[in-house]
Amino acid sequence: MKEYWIRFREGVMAIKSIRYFLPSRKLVIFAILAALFEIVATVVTPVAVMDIIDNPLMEVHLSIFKYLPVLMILFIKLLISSFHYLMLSNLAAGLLKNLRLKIWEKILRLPISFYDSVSNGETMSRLTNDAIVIKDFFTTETFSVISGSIYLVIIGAIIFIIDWKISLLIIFAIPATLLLISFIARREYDISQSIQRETEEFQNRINQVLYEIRTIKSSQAEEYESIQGQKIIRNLFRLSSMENKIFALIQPCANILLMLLFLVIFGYCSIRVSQGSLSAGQFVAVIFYLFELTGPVTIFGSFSAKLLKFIVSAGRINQLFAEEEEPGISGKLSASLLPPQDIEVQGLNFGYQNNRMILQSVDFRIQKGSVTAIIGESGVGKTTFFLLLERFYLPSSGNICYGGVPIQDYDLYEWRNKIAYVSQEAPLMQGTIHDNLTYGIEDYDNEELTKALLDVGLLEFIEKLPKGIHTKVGERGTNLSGGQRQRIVIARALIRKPEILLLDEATSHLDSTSEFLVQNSLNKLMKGRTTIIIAHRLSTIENSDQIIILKDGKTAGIGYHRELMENNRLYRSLVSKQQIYESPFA
Ligand SMILES: Nc1ncnc2c1ncn2[C@@H]1O[C@H](COP(=O)(O)OP(=O)(O)OP(=O)(O)O)[C@@H](O)[C@H]1O
Repeated sequence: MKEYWIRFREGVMAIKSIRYFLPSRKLVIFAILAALFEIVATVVTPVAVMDIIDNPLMEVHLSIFKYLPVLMILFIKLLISSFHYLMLSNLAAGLLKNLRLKIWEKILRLPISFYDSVSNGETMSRLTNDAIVIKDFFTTETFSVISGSIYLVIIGAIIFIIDWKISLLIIFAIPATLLLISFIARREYDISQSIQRETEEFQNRINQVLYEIRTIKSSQAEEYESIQGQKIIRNLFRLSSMENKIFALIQPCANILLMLLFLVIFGYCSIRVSQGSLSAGQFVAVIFYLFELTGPVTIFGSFSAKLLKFIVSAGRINQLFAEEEEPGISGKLSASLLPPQDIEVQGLNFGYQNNRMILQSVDFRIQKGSVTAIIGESGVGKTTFFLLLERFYLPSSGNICYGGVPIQDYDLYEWRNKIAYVSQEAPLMQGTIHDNLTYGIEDYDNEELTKALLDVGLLEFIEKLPKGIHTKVGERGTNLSGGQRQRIVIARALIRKPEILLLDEATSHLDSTSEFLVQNSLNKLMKGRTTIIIAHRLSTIENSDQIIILKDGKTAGIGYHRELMENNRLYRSLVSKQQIYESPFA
């Protein structure tokens, strides 16, 4: 009982929150009016037919006029039905659009930590499956159930007036039919939930395979991925076959039950007709009405399962909407007007999970306009520090300060606008070179683009391309070489003019010519900016104003190259272990 109460409350909450997504009140009112008119037209038709049968045409001089009202009603019903369909479809499409717009906005504003715990497939499913379930429930299901209830009451009343004993028969037969259908529909609900879970899993797999297709091929993992995919596809097939069987069962079951009911009622009606207590017209009208009742009865039967499905989907979407957005944890201080400041890390502690600290009591200062190299063994937390600086995560305790103020006190977007992150992967977005150069940048002119491309040594190459700067880069930049991709990312950073540069130094995947070109571009980008580098090249480290060594999440040395070579054993060992390597262009 308690579970039903919780479900009921969840349902009410879901319905309340979904009303904000209705496209327009006018559309809702039109759809309701159209549904009401359709009900009236449907209810009136058998009465008109009854009149024709009970008053045969031969008694009327102008027989065609006898048919006119029925023809008119049928015609009007046709018009109203198509108007109702149009209104309902527009309502559904508008609701789906509004829901998806809101979910889309939310997805873009959620913090990175959300994506650490929720799979892409699940998030995609909110936009696709859940949004559709809600749209269907609010339009098709709700409208059908409401109009079905009105049909039941009116038709029940009319049959009662025609012959109350027949209406008694119907009152007993309908609940039995409903019970059977709702039992089958509940089973269908369980299966559809499993299908949704499997589909999410499948979407995750597809995402991963498409994203990592090169890794899959170079690891010769096609066979493995093929088997994994086959398992999910077969399971989906098994579940949808079960679902199809149930769907195939619901309709005939309902029909058989209704036919049995009809047979009983027909039999009873024919006795009443032969006794003369029911006219032929009334008999036909009862049959018409009974047929009209089949639709609502089937819908009522499956309604509880559809309601449950809706509550689950709406609950999931509500949960997504309740997630805290990034600006929600943002301060209000303006960072954009501040001149360059020092960055100070004070007693910084951070762990992705509370029970496992990655950075512990880290302290150091980075002077504005200087170059700082961060070094340390793999997994020590170098990239994590960058992520904290970008405010993708908040420190567990301690602070990163800028101009003496914790960075989280600044407006998030203004803060991020100060930073450019150039990583090893150099991710490009789908679109043209131009799209990538100006991605997220509103304020630029063509001269700046040309200058940036010249600075990174790509201008000549791009000008020779048939479509020039409007050449498509392919998905994730696959039409370009690794070095070219990196230089496009550097050119973008040049156009953005960030104050703080975060560089994750390329290690191995570039040939020496590309490495030279990338290094040259980086040198131009670094000029006059506060630069923090996760460094691997000895030349970078030697030329840095400061080197910070991380070990076991703590600072294990700060100083210049020569200084550290003389008095820091860990630094010497890092250099000798070739985790730091000599660049051919040092
Ligand atoms: N999103 C995450 N959730 C949980 N743990 C994470 C997450 N990202 C990184 N880690 C863990 O945090 C630790 C530090 O990772 P980080 O990427 O900062 O190391 P790194 O020093 O940059 O390593 P590398 O030089 O190999 O890139 C690692 O043990 C890693 O497993």
